[in-house]
Amino acid sequence: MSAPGKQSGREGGRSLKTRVKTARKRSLASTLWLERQLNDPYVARAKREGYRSRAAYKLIEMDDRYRLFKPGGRIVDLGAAPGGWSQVAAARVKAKEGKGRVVAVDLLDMELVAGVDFAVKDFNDEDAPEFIKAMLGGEADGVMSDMAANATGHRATDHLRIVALAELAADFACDILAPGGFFVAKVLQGGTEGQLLARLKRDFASVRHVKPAASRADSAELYVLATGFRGRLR
Ligand SMILES: C[S@@+](CC[C@H](N)C(=O)[O-])C[C@H]1O[C@@H](n2cnc3c(N)ncnc32)[C@H](O)[C@@H]1O
Repeated sequence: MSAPGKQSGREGGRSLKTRVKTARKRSLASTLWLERQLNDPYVARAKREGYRSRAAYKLIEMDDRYRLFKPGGRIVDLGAAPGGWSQVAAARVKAKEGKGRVVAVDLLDMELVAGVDFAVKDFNDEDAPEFIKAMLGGEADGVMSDMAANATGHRATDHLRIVALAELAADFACDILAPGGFFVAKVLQGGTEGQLLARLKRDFASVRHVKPAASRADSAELYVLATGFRGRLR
């Protein structure tokens, strides 16, 4: 036991040396993150063009290539904060007559995006699918999931968590999409998506993986894009 007033050097079972090492690692990680943000052309472009996130350019690229959004379309955005994808979807479905609809949910609150109905909701909640269905009030033409749980740094765990969210989103998509609709979800490179892919191949006419230019080359992130939903009654 240490003398009164003197630091024991141990807290929560970790030595002072370990704590200092962890704090240094964290501070280095945040310095590197900041440096990367400052040097990132997509961050600068998002700021210039009024997008909430650099992620907006991933969706813009996918839509420019695969024509996902139709004027008047009804879109669900899962894991929407801070709102870049919602901005893109709203602008594109409402482009002609202003008739489209975008509903968005996230664990975190976000500033409202013009033309988007947003609610704070954990998609893992049992009532989330019914809650979102009630928000939209009918079938959707597209379900997008950019959901990502906070990274643990443990590759296998992060992978399982992200695929679990994508699987949940795919179940929801197959329940709410109108025939011909699309589904896009973030996944990570490196396996264990087998079941998800098999399921999507059964329910959609076309399934592909997409790595948009705005998705960082050193990140394992990529998107699974399924188009041409075959419908529920088969
Ligand atoms: C990469 S960000 C999305 C960025 C967004 N697409 C954009 O363009 O601004 C991932 C989001 O997923 C959300 N998320 C993670 N797990 C979730 C869950 N279970 N339910 C709802 N949102 C979730 C996080 O809170 C986070 O805001």
